[in-house]
Amino acid sequence: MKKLAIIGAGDLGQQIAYHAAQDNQFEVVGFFDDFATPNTIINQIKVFGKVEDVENGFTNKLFDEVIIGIGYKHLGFREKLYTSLKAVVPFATFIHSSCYIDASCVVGSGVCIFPGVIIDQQAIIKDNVFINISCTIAHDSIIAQHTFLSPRVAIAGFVNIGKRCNIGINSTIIDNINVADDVQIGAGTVVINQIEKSGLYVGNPSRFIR
Ligand SMILES: CC(=O)SCCNC(=O)CCNC(=O)[C@H](O)C(C)(C)COP(=O)(O)OP(=O)(O)OC[C@H]1O[C@@H](n2cnc3c(N)ncnc32)[C@H](O)[C@@H]1OP(=O)(O)O
Repeated sequence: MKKLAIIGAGDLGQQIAYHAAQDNQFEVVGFFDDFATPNTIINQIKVFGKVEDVENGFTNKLFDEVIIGIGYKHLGFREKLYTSLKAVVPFATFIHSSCYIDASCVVGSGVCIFPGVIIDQQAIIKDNVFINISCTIAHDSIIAQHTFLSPRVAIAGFVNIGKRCNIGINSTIIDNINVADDVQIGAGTVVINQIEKSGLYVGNPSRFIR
């Protein structure tokens, strides 16, 4: 079994650790976190060090693959970590065994897909995307790099979601919609029109608020 290290020892990192181990896909061996004290133990998992220690940790064979547990509040940092580390450490792809991902889908590296997600034919999930529990992504849709989907997001067919988007819980995006980069969508929002500029959108139908 591969040894997994997680960058970020907060709530999201701990959830990833739980699911990756409980699903018997990885031995979760350690966290890297700038705000945790090195060598302390969090939920029985050691804090190996800070983000700057990831490359040395790999060289010293502390882990086989890494994944990022930095969530929707810091998507720019999530991107920065991924782009700076991808050439020097191998990234894991974690898809919980309860998911249905059609065999025709393409799922990138560093992607984390939590329990109960359904992704239909020809969908593309690009690198470093995080997909929370119970999301549904219909056929031919594309989720671009570093984007975060909250629980139970429903995405119809032929949808393109941009980079570093934060899609709120239980939101719905109808078919043939393009969502720009750096868009935040509030909980329960219903997107029925193209979203061409970055910013925060809420409501049914969705409206730009800032
Ligand atoms: C596992 C996990 O937990 S993952 C995380 C899941 N969490 C989420 O998905 C949370 C999503 N967050 C939201 O929906 C938040 O309400 C946000 C981010 C959209 C807005 O939060 P804030 O920046 O605090 O905005 P604020 O509360 O001041 O609202 C601004 C306006 O938008 C409205 N608004 C805010 N959220 C929503 C919403 N989801 N739907 C409709 N209207 C909304 C407010 O009523 C307010 O309207 P007004 O100006 O007419 O009074």
